[in-house]
Amino acid sequence: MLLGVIADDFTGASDIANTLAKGYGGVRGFATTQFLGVPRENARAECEAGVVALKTRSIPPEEAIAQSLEALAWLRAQGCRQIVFKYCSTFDSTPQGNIGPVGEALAAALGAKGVVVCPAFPGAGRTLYRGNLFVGDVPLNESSLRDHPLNPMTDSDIRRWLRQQAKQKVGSVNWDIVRKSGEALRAALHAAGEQGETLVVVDAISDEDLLTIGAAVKGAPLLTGGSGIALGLAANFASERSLSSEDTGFAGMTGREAVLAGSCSQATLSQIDHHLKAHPGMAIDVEQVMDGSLQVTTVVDFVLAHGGEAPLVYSSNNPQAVRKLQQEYGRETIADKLDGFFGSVASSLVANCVERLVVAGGETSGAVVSALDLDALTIGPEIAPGVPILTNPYPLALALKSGNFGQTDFFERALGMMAGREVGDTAR
Ligand SMILES: Nc1ncnc2c1ncn2[C@@H]1O[C@H](COP(=O)(O)OP(=O)(O)O)[C@@H](O)[C@H]1O
Ligand SMILES: O=C(O)[C@@H](O)C(=O)COP(=O)(O)O
Repeated sequence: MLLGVIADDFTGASDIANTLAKGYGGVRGFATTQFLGVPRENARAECEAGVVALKTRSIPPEEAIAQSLEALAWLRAQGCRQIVFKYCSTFDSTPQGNIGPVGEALAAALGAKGVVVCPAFPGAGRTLYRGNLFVGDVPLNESSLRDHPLNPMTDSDIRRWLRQQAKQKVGSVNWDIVRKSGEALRAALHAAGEQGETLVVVDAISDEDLLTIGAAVKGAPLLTGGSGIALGLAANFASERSLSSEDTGFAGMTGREAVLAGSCSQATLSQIDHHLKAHPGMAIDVEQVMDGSLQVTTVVDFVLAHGGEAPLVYSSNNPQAVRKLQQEYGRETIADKLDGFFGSVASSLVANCVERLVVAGGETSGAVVSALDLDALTIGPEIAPGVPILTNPYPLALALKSGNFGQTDFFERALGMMAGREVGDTAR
């Protein structure tokens, strides 16, 4: 293994695994495997890039650090020479963490300084200019992320947000330098490190900028960012790679299907509205999950009764409804309970021969995949930017959709592609 990635959630892990496997601009992608949690010590997979998916985005910083260091130790033991810490392209975190604390802990373990921090993913509309993160045409704090159920993003200035989380000095490199060259950026990162800046926010507004960052970090022990940060890395290892990433041999699975959505993000809400126009759906009554009156079997029976019709089960709701429930029960209590519920539903569905499972939401996906107790996933065809088909020899095909990713018809499209059907262009 040449490159190791530590991802702070499961959808984010499949997002960067997709970028690594895909390659860019004629450069062949890495043979990539996504591991679910830190693999057992003796586990080995033949791959060039290994992505360890953790569920550390919304847990206490000390726990996130401990798990990330464990992943780091495993990846280094596999021979990885460069480590990427992957977090959300919308920098999902709170003033306490976990991007700063984990980034600094990894940097300390690797003796790294002047480490790139760049959530930009221009292909999905996330750009970073003068330290400010934009989502499409608006600053982060004016986007729907300001209402995120777990980590409302109320400041678009990533430097300021990260300084609240970090113990050491946070630097920044503006686009004026990035646009010059990889050499100029490399020198700026070196200078930042010399000044005692561990984490350095680097602007990027286009894929070209991400390639420049890729060139600048050649040989660096650590970099951090969204999946865009991986765009320029394949070229750095080109001469050392011999495995093929191209043909994953995915032929499609035609067994039972289901869609589970716990994401309350704007894109997911539109996808749900769209899907319900032509497919059966069951809205989860959160109050009933909280008081234990909704049984997992009720949900499973609903899905099985609608086999072949792309049934959707969702707890997703608008920000006002979510706020009201959170005030009543507490943000974490409700998330834990719902995530656990979705996990149990997923286990039971797979036990009942569901072979194609689409999950919307990072935390929700983490809960589902953990409940399924899988070790590793192979990266298959891309359904939408940042969302590949993932397969496991169960047989099981999964699509773990980040809350804000995917076309309006994503659920139907994903199930179709997972069945091996052609569904046309995968652009957003
Ligand atoms: N109706 C609801 N009320 C409150 N919280 C909810 C509701 N539905 C889902 N949640 C919780 O909101 C969180 C959504 O996060 P996540 O699954 O990561 O989605 P996203 O990818 O959109 O961020 C989860 O922890 C989920 O359990
Ligand atoms: O970088 C991204 O935007 C995604 O890969 C991601 O991490 C999204 O997280 P969720 O919206 O919580 O799924």
